Amino acid sequence: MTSYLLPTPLVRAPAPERTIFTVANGDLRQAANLKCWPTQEQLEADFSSAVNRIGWSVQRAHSADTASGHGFIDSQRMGIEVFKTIPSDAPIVVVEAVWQYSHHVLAGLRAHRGPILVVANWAGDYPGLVGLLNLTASLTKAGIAYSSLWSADFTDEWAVAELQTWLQTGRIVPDESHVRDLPVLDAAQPEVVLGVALAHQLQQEQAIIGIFDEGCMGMYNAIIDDELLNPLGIYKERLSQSALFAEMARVTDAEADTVKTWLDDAGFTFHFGQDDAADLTPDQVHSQFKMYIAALRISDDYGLDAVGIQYQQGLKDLVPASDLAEGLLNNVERPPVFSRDGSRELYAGLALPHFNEVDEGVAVDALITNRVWTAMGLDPANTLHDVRWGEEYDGEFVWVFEISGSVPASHNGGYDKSYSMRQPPMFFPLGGGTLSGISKPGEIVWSRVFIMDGVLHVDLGRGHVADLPAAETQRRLDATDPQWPIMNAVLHGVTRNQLMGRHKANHAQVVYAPDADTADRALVAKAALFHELGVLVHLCGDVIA
Ligand SMILES: C[C@H](O)[C@@H](O)[C@@H](O)C(=O)CO
Repeated sequence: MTSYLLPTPLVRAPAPERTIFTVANGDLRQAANLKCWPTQEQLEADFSSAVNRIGWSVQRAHSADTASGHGFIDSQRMGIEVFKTIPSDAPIVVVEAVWQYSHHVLAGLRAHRGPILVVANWAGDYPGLVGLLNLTASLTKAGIAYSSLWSADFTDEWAVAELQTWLQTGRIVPDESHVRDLPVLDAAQPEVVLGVALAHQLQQEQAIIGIFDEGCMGMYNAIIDDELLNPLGIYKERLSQSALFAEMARVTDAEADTVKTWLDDAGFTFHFGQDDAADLTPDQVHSQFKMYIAALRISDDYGLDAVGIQYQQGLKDLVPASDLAEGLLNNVERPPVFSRDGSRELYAGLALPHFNEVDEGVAVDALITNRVWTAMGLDPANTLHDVRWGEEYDGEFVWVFEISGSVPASHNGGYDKSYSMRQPPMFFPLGGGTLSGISKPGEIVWSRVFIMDGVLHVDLGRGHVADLPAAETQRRLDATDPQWPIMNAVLHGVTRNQLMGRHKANHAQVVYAPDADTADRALVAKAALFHELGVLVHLCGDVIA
C-alpha cells in the first residue's frame, strides 16, 4: 500500500464489432473551421454511407455539434482528450475536407494500436487533399503505419473497393510501381560531375537556412532535425518573427515606396479595393514591402543562404501576409534592397530562396535547385506549390498545383503577367496581397525532400506545364482559390492515385528548364548532388537517368 496519490489508470472500452471511429481534424483558426464546416459535414455523410453500405458502422469519436459552431478538433489538447475516449485497437479514420494542423492528432495517432486510415474528398473548394497529404507525410516521419484514400463522394468503384480492402485487412497498399531507386550514374557525365562538385562544396563550405519560427501550422513533416540536416552541410539559424516585426518598423516609408514604384514600372498589377476587411489596399502592400526589405536585411545580417517565414501563426495577427515578400525573394529579377546605411545592394542580382510556411524540406530543395540551375546557366527561380487537386483535360491528368500565395514572377512569364490579390479573410485576417499568376507552359522538374524511416529521401520527377485554354484555367481557379497562383502541371508517367499514395508532403517543388533535354540533364545533376550528400534518391515516373 502507498499513501501517495496514484493516478487512476485510463480504462478504454473494448472496440465494438465492425465499427470504425472517425475524427475530423481542423485548423487552429476558427474562421476557417466555421467556413469549411458544411463541406466537412457533406464528406462525412458520403463517407459514412459508403462504410454503412459495406455493412460496418461509423461512430464519430467527438461531437459534431459543439458551442464552437463546428465539429473539428481545433487544438492539440482537444485531440489528446478525444483520443482518450477511443478504444485503442479500434479502426480509426481521420476524415478531412479541409486544411488541418497535423499536430492536433499526432499524439493520439502515435499511441493508437488499431489500423489508421486518412480520407479526403476529391474536391477543389477547400484544401482537404492538402490536409491529407500533410497528415500522411507527418505520420510517415513519425513512423506510424497508415493507409490513405480519396474520392469525390465515395461511390466510385475504385474507392469503394479500396475501402472494403481496408475494412477487411486494415491496410491499403499504395501503387508505387512508378518509383525506382536512382541507378548508378555515369561518373563522367558532365551533369554528374557538376552535382558531385556542388555537393562537396555544400559540405565543405556549408550553408545557413534562416528559420523565422519553426513548425508552421502543425506541419511536423516539415521540420528536419539538425542531425539529419547538418550532414548535408546545412545549418539552421533560428530566428524569431518578432525580430522581423521589429525590423519592419525600422524600414522607412520612402524605402517601401521604391519597391512599389519598381513593381509598377515592371508592369505588375495590384487588384486594389476600398474595404480593408475584404479587399487589398495600398496600406497592406506598403507593410508587405517593409517585410520584403526587413527580411533581406536580417538575411544579410546572418549571412543566410535561404530563408523561411512562418507567418500563418503569430505574424498573421500583427501584419499583412508574407506572400508578396516571399514571391519577390524567390525571383532573380526583383526590386533592389540596400543595407540600412544605403551603401550596399543586398543579394544583388540574386534570388534569395524562400521556403514558404517554413517547410524545411522545401528549404533543402530550394537551396540545392538554386545552385544546380545557377551553375547550368538556367533561371534558378523555384517554388513550392500545394498539391491541391486536379482533373483530366483532353485525355491527360492535369494537376492544380496552387500554393497559398506566391510564386516567383518568372514562373508566370514576368512581372507584367503577374498580379496581386487580397488573401482570403478566413485564413488571413489582416489581408495582404499575393504574388499570383498562371504558370507559363513549359518543361519542369518536380521533387520533394522528406523524412522516412529516420533518414532523408528525395522523390524526383519530370513534367510539363500544360497550355490550357484560358477558360479552363479560370474554371480551375474558380473551383479552388482564385487569388492564389496556379500551375497546370502534368507529371510524366505518374498517375493521380500514384502521386496521392506516394507523395510525402502537402507541397511539391517545381522549377522550369528551357526545353525537355535541358530539364532531363538538370534532373540528373540534381539527383547526383542529393546522392552525393547521402540522401536516398527515388525517380518517379518517366525519368531519363
Ligand atoms: C491558407 C492555408 O492555410 C494554406 O496555407 C494551406 O492550405 C497550405 O497552403 C498548406 O500548405
